Amino acid sequence: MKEINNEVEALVREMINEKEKAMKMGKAGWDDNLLGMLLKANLKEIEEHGNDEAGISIQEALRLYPPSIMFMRLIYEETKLADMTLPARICVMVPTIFVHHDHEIWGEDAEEFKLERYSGGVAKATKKQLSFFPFGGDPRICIGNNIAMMEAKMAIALILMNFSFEFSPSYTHAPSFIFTLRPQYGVHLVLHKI
Ligand code: HEM
Repeated sequence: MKEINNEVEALVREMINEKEKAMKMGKAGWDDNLLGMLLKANLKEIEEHGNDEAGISIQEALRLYPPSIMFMRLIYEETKLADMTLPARICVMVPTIFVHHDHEIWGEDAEEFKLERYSGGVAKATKKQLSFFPFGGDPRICIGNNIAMMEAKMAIALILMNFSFEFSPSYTHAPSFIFTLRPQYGVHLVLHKI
């Protein structure tokens, strides 16, 4: 699996390098496909904000508002967990959202959207504990993990290429849980064409 991953990464890197070369040489049409558009949006973002924070921003949003607020495990046999003994045939709930908002782990500012918390790396921000798992964990970790992150980055990059945006005065912050965590009244934005 790791080998396939490395191979895919190398291929994508090669494609990006080709695109970058075409861009530097001023070749016509270098940005006329999705990869070119993403590269252009990324460069613009770096130019304006100094670095690439899209991935970290999505991560911080997933920490505060994990769409899947918890997951469950059925225990088949008596299991020792630290100083607890969990009997067989009970259901254990892992409350993702509570761990993601835990002040002992994330600090007193746990409720704030704060990218600086990752400035020393994710391990430091999470005090080296397993405290960030929007896609679950163990062998049943979400198989859509990478595609979901890529999709979000693409959507954001494509929007940022064409629009700047701000909250509409009609936006009401109301995270609500109906099977997944979602904004109860939607996310009302005002888009400005750029
Ligand atoms: C932001 C988007 C997503 C989030 C937050 C998310 C979250 C999760 C979580 C927490 C689990 C683990 C549930 C458990 O352990 O009981 C899970 C499992 C799963 N997810 Fe996602 N998911 C997302 C997107 C996707 C996408 C795009 C796909 C499909 C392309 C997908 C397919 C699956 C499948 C099939 C499982 C079950 C895996 C298994 O049980 O072996 N998810 N997801």
